[in-house]
Amino acid sequence: MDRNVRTEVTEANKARASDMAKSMKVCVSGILSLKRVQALQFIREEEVASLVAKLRRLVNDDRGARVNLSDLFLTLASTTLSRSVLGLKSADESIRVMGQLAQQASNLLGEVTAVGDYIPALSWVDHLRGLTRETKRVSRAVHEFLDRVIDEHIEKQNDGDDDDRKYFVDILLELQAKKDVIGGHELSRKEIRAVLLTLFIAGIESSATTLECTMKEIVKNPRIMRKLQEEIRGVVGNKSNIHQSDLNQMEYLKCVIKETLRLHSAKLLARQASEDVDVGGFRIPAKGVGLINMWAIHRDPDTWDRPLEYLPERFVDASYDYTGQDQKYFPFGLGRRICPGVQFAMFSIEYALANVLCWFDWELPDGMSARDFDMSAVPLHLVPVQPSHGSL
Ligand code: HEM
Repeated sequence: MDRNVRTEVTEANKARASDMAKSMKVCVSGILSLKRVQALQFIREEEVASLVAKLRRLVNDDRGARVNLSDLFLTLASTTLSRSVLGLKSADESIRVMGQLAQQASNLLGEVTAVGDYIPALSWVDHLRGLTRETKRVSRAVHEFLDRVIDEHIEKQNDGDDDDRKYFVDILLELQAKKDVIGGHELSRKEIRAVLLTLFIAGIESSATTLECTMKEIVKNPRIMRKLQEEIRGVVGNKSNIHQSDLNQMEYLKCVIKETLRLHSAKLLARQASEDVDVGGFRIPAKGVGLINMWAIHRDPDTWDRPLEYLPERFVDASYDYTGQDQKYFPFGLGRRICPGVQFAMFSIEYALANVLCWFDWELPDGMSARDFDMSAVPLHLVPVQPSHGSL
């Protein structure tokens, strides 16, 4: 495969290995700080409200119709992130374009069979497969798109636009304008693009998958679904909206999400040794890559009772959290490379699930029983139903 082309497209990916790893800290301390994430709650509220309104229309107009929840969750995650990161407008066609580009870039980065990456002499194989052309096309489209949005934000700032809402791109541009030194150098346009693209690639699918897997697990386990809905509806009471602060009282919801992330988070984490190291008696030479098998650790029978069963109760009164301090449970990774989007992800996921489960009951289509439901079925189709207590 043409290495120059690959470099262009995998800008975000490559950046991880160099100075960008330091620049990523910007995300942690600045862009994705608790304060910033809370300030963008209005976006999560508007997007979830629009999803709930769509489902209400469907329940009223076409009772018993099923919905493709996988699609709805992907759109929710993509729209929420596009608005938070780039300040795009809800109804804007560009949200759909950015969502698609992020998906395509993500697929290409995950393309493990790019032969030329392993055996450069065989790069022609990738050409034949059309991978190079596709990579080049997506790369150009992503760059052009992000450049256009970045330029619009610079113009807005120069015009003294009175929109005091700051999106992630504005914060990066402010850092660049202040000539703040990040990771030993000033933030370049290329790095800004890379950070923005990384947020999309890292944030959309992971959040949508967590929502989808939670719904699958609880539709398969009606006892858990009932218990969860009782908790959520008990907290919300007669109110017509769920406030973010209500989530603090939804302890079982937090356990349910933790259990989903135990069973359905990334399988492997990669780490490159900066120098020769000894790990448990194995020597890893400098630049050697070690893989942490999170999948196995999260299912280790020495740690987890009935490890293959979905049992949110195991997290009640347990001290497991998302800080990566416990080597038995770390769905957001650990150490210096830990996911900087934890708070953004948790606010979004908790808020979306609380709403979807408060305002609707959920049934399997075609009278299917929970026992017959196949967890591997994609996409996830479910039927939203007006709850018997009439919350609609
Ligand atoms: C449930 C949702 C999510 C899960 C389970 C998740 C999990 C992870 C994991 C396991 C890593 C690798 C950590 C390591 O190597 O130690 C990671 C990295 C990352 N995540 Fe998340 N994440 C989620 C949502 C998000 C969101 C919403 C954002 C952005 C708003 C985000 C941004 C990032 C970034 C920027 C990185 C670093 C990428 C890199 O350095 O290569 N994540 N995430």
